[in-house]
Amino acid sequence: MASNGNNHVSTKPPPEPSPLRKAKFFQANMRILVTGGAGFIGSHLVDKLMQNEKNEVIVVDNYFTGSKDNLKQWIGHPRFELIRHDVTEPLLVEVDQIYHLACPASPIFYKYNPVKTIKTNVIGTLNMLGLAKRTGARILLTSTSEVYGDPLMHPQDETYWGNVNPIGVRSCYDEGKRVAETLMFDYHRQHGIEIRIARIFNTYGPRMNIDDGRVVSNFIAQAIRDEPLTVQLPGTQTRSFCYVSDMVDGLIRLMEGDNTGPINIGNPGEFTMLELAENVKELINPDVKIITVENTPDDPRQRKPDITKAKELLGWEPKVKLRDGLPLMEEDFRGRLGISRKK
Ligand SMILES: NC(=O)c1ccc[n+]([C@@H]2O[C@H](COP(=O)([O-])OP(=O)(O)OC[C@H]3O[C@@H](n4cnc5c(N)ncnc54)[C@H](O)[C@@H]3O)[C@@H](O)[C@H]2O)c1
Ligand SMILES: O=C(O)[C@H]1O[C@H](OP(=O)(O)OP(=O)(O)OC[C@H]2O[C@@H](n3ccc(=O)[nH]c3=O)[C@H](O)[C@@H]2O)[C@H](O)[C@@H](O)[C@@H]1O
Repeated sequence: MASNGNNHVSTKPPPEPSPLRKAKFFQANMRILVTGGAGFIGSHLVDKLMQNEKNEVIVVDNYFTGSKDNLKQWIGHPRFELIRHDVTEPLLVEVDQIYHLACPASPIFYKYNPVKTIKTNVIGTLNMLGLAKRTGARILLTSTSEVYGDPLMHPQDETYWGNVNPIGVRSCYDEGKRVAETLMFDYHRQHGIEIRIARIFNTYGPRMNIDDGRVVSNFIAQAIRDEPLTVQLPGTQTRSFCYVSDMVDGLIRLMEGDNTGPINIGNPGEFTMLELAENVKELINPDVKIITVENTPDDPRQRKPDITKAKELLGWEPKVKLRDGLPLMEEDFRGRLGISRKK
């Protein structure tokens, strides 16, 4: 049984898998559900899981921020199935593992319909835990560094309980994820469900929505389009950016390992937003202007993961440096925008 310190250990054995588990549409060892698998991180995770011939992958997604385009290479593959489904509704499938990612991640999208965001986090997670309970599947939740809020501890390790505004415009997301973590541990303690919780820090890479509003996608699209890079004030706020292939590697190690988490998965390299803009300018378009614009409420001032636990328990640490990852994303954005590099 996985453990995470005495408070968290379940006293119950995990439930027995359903007999229907054996009724496979393809002779695979592992049938894996990825919720939110048409999104940015989810689709890269699917690519990696599909590389293993012993895996069948089922994606459920409502396409709010994701797209079938991200999965086009797998549609029609005998080990792959794509279902249009909203996780706030119950789902009946037979699976061995659940990677539960479904949730809008960009602040502009999660704030667009905050009630739906909190329903996705709470009802969606309850539904996936109910599925885990019925099938005996192990479930991994992609939580977030936003559970630390505007942190008073720096860098943030997993013992920190956070500094979160419960009634702010970001609360649908950060409080939603906090409740999702609570539900995961309550199902673990009460029903013996095998859980894994990843606290993901800002992740970037190819396939992010071009007009997604997150800082790396904004700056790269702006640099390619010759538009000023919009640094939100004060510009000294920090973030730590993890390349998506490192993130996927960390998520799979967490799922396959013995630890419930929560475990921070992120790149500890810390940059101010002004430094990020300067890097993008230098690497992608030296002629572009950098301007400052108003910020939004409750923007965390600093964020940097302490990844000691991921190193020790998962043998994981990120490999791709920001200056190596940005050009890979530039190439993808140029292809999708149809704008080649100036000679
Ligand atoms: N990218 C990051 O920096 C980051 C950081 C911390 C945590 N996370 C978490 O990782 C997960 C994936 O993030 P992402 O960056 O790939 O975002 P994304 O928006 O690209 O992907 C989310 C996917 O979930 C789907 N979805 C949303 N609501 C749904 C619902 N009710 N039912 C079914 N599908 C639904 C979307 O259509 C999309 O395909 C999210 O849970 C997010 O909170 C991401
Ligand atoms: O790591 C995380 O846990 C969270 O990271 C991001 O949230 P956030 O860091 O606020 O993401 P961005 O919108 O990319 O903003 C990062 C910083 O860039 C700034 N910013 C954003 C956009 C822009 O054009 N310019 C700019 O300076 C923001 O003010 C903020 O300080 C994700 O979008 C969340 O889903 C995720 O959970």
